[in-house]
Amino acid sequence: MARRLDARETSFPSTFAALLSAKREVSEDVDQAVRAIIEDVVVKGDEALIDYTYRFDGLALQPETLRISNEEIDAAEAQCSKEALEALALAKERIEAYHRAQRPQDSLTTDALGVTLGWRWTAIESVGLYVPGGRASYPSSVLMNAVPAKVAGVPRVAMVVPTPRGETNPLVLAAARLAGVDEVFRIGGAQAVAALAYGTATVKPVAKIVGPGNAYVAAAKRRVFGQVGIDMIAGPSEVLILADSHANPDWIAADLLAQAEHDPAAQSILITDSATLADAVEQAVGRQLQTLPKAEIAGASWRDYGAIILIDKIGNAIPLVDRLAPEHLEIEAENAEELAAQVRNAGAIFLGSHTPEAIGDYVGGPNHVLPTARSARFSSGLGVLDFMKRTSILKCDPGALRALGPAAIALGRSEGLEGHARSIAIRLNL
Ligand SMILES: NC(=O)c1ccc[n+]([C@@H]2O[C@H](COP(=O)([O-])OP(=O)(O)OC[C@H]3O[C@@H](n4cnc5c(N)ncnc54)[C@H](O)[C@@H]3O)[C@@H](O)[C@H]2O)c1
Ligand SMILES: N[C@H](CO)Cc1c[nH]c[nH+]1
Ligand SMILES: [Zn+2]
Repeated sequence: MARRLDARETSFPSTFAALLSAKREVSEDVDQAVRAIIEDVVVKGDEALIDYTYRFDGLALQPETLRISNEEIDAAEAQCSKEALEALALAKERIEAYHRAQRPQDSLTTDALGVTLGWRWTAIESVGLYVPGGRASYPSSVLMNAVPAKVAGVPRVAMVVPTPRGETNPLVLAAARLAGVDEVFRIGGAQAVAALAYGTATVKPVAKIVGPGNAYVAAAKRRVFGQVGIDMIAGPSEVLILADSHANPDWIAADLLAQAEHDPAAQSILITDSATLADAVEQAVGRQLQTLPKAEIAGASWRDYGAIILIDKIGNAIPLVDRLAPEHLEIEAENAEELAAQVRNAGAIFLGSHTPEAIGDYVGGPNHVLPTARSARFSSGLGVLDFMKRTSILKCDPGALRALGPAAIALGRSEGLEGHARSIAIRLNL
């Protein structure tokens, strides 16, 4: 059973603080293990990839079989049902349309002094996509990572996906093909992240690594940052549902469990001003768990990290939402839009009772790779800009240099950088 909190009780600040700091990602041990794995991949290359893939995924590989061949992808596609391929195509079309609208504009203008200035966007030259494959396989995450990369114009997209005991969901490979992924490798965990960052004989290094994964993947991404860029540390999934007495408790329970089934460390929270709804949701979760195939995972997540918070007025929930900064925020209340407009911190917002978060996971259009663990306070979900970089442009005509030079010379000298000052002064005969 999830914990119950009541915002009207005097103990609430401390129980809420405990909820905020609930430790869902581990740990020193994981970080130490990851450090050793990365070092091994740097030193031994493909040999380390083969060893770790055998140890963690139970799969014996050779250097030639690290990469999944085009023929294997053809065969995988042929195994997929027509219905699944059509659903994938619909998802791709909608994700692509949404992300196309995010493409940024270049800018170049000349100001009154004669300074031409602006910026230019270019795609990153090569990107590695981490697609999780341990507990579940995620064809949808292939699209969510690869489509914005291709919309941005990334020329080389390499994907890694662990294939426990050699089993790959054929739809993962079909999604890679549909989204235009250029290379696919059957490796996962920290070893795959290390290979993408440092390169091996078979896996050429990339400039940036994106995509969600478990604690090993997250720790590896933290460690290789600097050698390569990373998008974010997307950890175990989260949902926060804000609901008033009009909400349907069975639907709310289903949405809480939809996130809980991702991971025992996922977090599902309901905030409501209705004690009746709170009780009904709690009972509905219990009932639905009895028939959910992933009840073991979802039940552990709900028990250890789930919560129902009772407040006096739905409008008073906003400061709590902002402090929790959830990955997903569902608002199922009469004035959903009004409440949403007041929220500062959330990775994605789902409005109204007919927008279950799972629609956004698959076919809505927005990206489902979103900031977790309260990082929505300072970051956003994956998008086209994550696959691009901005270069600034500046050009002074002689008059502009005459107008701006003396101030720059003064600032250079005030910083003790005479060389800077002279590089300007020499052009102005000063
Ligand atoms: N935020 C998002 O958008 C999003 C999307 C999909 C999935 N997810 C999250 O991604 C995570 C996926 O995790 P997963 O485990 O299913 O798949 P994964 O691919 O992230 O991890 C599997 C790999 O972990 C490594 N590993 C496992 N045990 C290890 C050990 N003891 N030592 C060293 N390495 C070890 C292995 O290399 C294995 O291949 C879940 O937490 C899920 O919630 C998030
Ligand atoms: N809800 C996950 C992000 O937290 C994404 C996902 C993929 N497949 C199903 N769900
Ligand atoms: Zn999901």
